[in-house]
Amino acid sequence: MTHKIPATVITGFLGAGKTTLIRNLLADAGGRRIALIINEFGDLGVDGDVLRACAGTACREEDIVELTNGCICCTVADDFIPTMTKLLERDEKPDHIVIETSGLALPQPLVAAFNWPGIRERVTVDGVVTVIDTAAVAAGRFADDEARVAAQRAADDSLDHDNPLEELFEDQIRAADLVILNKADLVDEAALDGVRTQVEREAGRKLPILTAEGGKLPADVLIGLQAGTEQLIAGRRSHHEIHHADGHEHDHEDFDSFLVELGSVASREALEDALRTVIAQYDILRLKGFASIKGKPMRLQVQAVGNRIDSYFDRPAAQGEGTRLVVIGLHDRLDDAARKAITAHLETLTICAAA
Ligand SMILES: Nc1nc2c(ncn2[C@@H]2O[C@H](COP(=O)(O)OP(=O)(O)OP(=O)(O)O)[C@@H](O)[C@H]2O)c(=O)[nH]1
Repeated sequence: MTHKIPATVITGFLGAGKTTLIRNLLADAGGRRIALIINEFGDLGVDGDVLRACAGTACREEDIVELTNGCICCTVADDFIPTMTKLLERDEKPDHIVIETSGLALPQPLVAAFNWPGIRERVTVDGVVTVIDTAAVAAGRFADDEARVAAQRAADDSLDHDNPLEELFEDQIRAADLVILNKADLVDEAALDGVRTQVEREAGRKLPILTAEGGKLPADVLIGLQAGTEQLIAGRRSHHEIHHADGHEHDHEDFDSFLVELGSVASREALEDALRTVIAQYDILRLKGFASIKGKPMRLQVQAVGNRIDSYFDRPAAQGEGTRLVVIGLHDRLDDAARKAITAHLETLTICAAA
């Protein structure tokens, strides 16, 4: 039998810590040559930028492929399969493939694609690793508001699920071979135990659940699971598969993203304050990108998950580089008026246009 290249699928909601976990994995690859396939929601390619910056012997720049034509679960045939085929046709094959799905992706269609002829003979899914933002789950961000659900069901009893965040949370856990309760530094023991119990309940089967801070786990824990998940995935169906057995296309209509482009902004503090305001006002789920700050020779990387904002200067700013931020939220909360208002609010910070 020919050797199959193992592939690890890293999934988890927006901002759970997938890219951070992969950075650590690359730093601890133990001589393996890893190819990375990255898919993200929004047009900016922040994850690719972050991961390319730490490319080294484990993963060279040419081993990082970004899939930018939408969520990987919806572009399996057009994007993922051709990318994978090209990767497998290279003379120098990787020892391991790591796939970071977008935070909004259902892992099931992606994993099922490993059964396609031409793929199944050459690659196997070593494991699906689901990264959880423990603090967000503990804060109830993925829980249905029971009163609202009851009201919606009373109005339409054919409704399957009401909260798209909760549905994705459950689907990503159902697909898992290993769950990582990340951001353990932000919660106490009791909250951690509560989230563990919630995950066990959603999984409905025994599976390993580990805790992590900053996505730090030994590479040997994350890879080498040898799960062969492509053969198991039919038994781990998503809400969508259960409720649309007719082949109805899954889409991401509950979520939206748009790009804000500005020149240099007055200060880091002013930017963070303004972001805090718009995030709260429009329930923004995720905001990330790069900012040019007046008088600073370095580029500021900005990462917001809900109302939690991290920022750090990551590399020298290039000539004329402005500020570019991708904003991701619920479709209902990001209509045209909201987009204009968010952009206008952030534009008040701009002190000079990008060259
Ligand atoms: N406090 C804390 N922050 C973390 C941890 N892991 C990641 N973060 C931060 O959370 C933010 C999002 O992390 P990412 O690794 O980009 O998350 P992601 O899942 O790749 O995000 P998307 O690709 O947008 O879905 C960044 O600011 C990270 O520094 C952790 O364990 N604790």
